[in-house]
Amino acid sequence: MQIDRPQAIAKAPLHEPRNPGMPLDLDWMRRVQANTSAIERRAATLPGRRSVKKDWQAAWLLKAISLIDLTTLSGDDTEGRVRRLCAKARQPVSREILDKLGLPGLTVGAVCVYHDMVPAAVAALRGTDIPVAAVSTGFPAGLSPLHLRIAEIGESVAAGAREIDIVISRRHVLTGNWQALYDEMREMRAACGEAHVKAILATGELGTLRNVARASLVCMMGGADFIKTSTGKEGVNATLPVTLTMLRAIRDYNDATGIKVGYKPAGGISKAKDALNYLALVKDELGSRWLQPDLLRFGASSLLGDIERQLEHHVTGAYSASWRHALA
Ligand SMILES: O=C[C@H](O)COP(=O)(O)O
Repeated sequence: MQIDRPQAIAKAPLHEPRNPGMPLDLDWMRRVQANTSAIERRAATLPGRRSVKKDWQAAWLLKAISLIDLTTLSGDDTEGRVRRLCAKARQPVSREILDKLGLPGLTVGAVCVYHDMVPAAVAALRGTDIPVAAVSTGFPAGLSPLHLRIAEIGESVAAGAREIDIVISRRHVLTGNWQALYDEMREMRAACGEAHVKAILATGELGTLRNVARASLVCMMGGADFIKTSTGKEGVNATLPVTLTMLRAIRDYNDATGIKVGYKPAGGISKAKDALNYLALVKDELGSRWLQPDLLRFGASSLLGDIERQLEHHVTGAYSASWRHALA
């Protein structure tokens, strides 16, 4: 699988209808299986291949930047750190590199922070169209009382978050309580109002790929605008087998309902090469339409730094030290 020239990097926002959700269809959910060995075999073939033609590599890396939810989710986050991150989000690569690559401007997909940091991020991004995404439901474990998680969503939206990354209750999946998972998803979606909701499955804690596929489907039935792999805090975060499983769930949902749900791999994606593998897989499984920021994001705190290094190498022929890109 090889992908050549990417579509335009910066495009006018696309307007797919949001996923309204649908009644919980337990028969459909129970029919969902995942052939783990076939999925793992297919995923294992990806990293060895050159997924992008060399001539187009820089263009694909710029495309990847436009899809990053530039993230800081640390206990020691400060408003100063968030302001620096937002400055990076406004100008993720140097003017010099953009000029050499002939690109007028480029921003990331969103800035993703804890609820407390939403006002600082909103203020720092004023005048841009970069949305602030908040992780708002007792992130990362999601084990605070449901009414508090719902209230947290409301407060994040009121503070200016245009996207809300919720965490699902893993125990509902592990105990097969699909109705509870669906009800929770619907309630969170309603609390988001106009803000788009990304459902974090925490796939590394769901036990099996079949659970991942079923949880993906139930969250989409519950109205998730995006399904997202991980918080970045689980022992195992985004992987290619999990990605294949979730992309196929998105495809099945689209085939059955006509609705396009977005995908966000997150956690541990820190190398440019990884991003290219994910882009190739998404294009292969879902097609080019899913390579736009309204349907694909990378949740990442350190990916941008490596992409910058690769781009610098592309235009100067030399690698800079990684500390030069420490923030991203
Ligand atoms: O949602 C985003 C993740 O928390 C980022 O994880 P990372 O720090 O491993 O890139």
